[in-house]
Amino acid sequence: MEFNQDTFENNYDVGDEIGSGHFAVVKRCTHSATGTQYAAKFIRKRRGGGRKGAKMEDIKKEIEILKYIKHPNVISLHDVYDTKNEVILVLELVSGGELFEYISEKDKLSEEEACRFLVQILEGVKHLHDKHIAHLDLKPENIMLLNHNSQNIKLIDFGLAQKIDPKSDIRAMMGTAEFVAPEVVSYEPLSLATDMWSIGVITYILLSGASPFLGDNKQETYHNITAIIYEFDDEYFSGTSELAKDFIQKLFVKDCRKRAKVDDCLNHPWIKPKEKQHEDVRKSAVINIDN
Ligand SMILES: Cc1ccnnc1
Repeated sequence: MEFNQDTFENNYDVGDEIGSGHFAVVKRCTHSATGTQYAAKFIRKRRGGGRKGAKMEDIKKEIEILKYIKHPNVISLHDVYDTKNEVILVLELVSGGELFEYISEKDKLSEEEACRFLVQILEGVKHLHDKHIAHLDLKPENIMLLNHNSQNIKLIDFGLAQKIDPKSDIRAMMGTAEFVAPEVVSYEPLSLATDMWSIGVITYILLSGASPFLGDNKQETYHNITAIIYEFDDEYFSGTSELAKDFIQKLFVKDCRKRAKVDDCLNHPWIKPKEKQHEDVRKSAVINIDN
């Protein structure tokens, strides 16, 4: 059986760097035969017993997860090339920049605009969670705008994503300090609920531009998280609705089993459009009359 000796360079022209992830750099690239643009993620392989580079098993896990998901708010995988020192993922190109930059430029968003972004983040996360996949690194840097003027977003960087198998127990100290849930800090089992805590942090930042648990150093940040020390400072939240604060409070819950799940968030009155709530009431009313 002949192996596909086709090389990445034979099929793509490489452009400028547009991002970086775990042991990886992402560059814009153009498929020579079609002119279609993609994002090429060059992941360095770990050689020998070294620490630099990603383990092959982790690269394969990221690829398996990317192949398994297909949703308008999640990045899609187009092709994979395996070379001596690196694995190249050819990914759908999103070129509108990070949500993080968008917030920085605007300082903070209106509740309507924050909701428009959050519904898409929640729809993308629901797609993952319905397949028992946890992203485990949700933060504004890993949420990209499809293009500059659109409000469309895509979740990227599945380098830390894991299939959550109820039997197996995943514990890992990973992710970015200010976004991680208490169970990550305390090295307790991670789950889909771990993503929901991060969504709480992202929501807080979208509405205020401030980070809820960030301390002067990592230890202080970790203490704020495990002790759930945060506040809706009037400096940032004086104009914020009680519904928005209630949405966040339902996510900053230490006990994973009591923390709001993605469907709870999508049905929360702050997120679910008012007309839609009436629609659901009408539908259920019709069903009751018929039964
Ligand atoms: C950074 C990045 C990753 C995936 N697709 N487009 C851009």
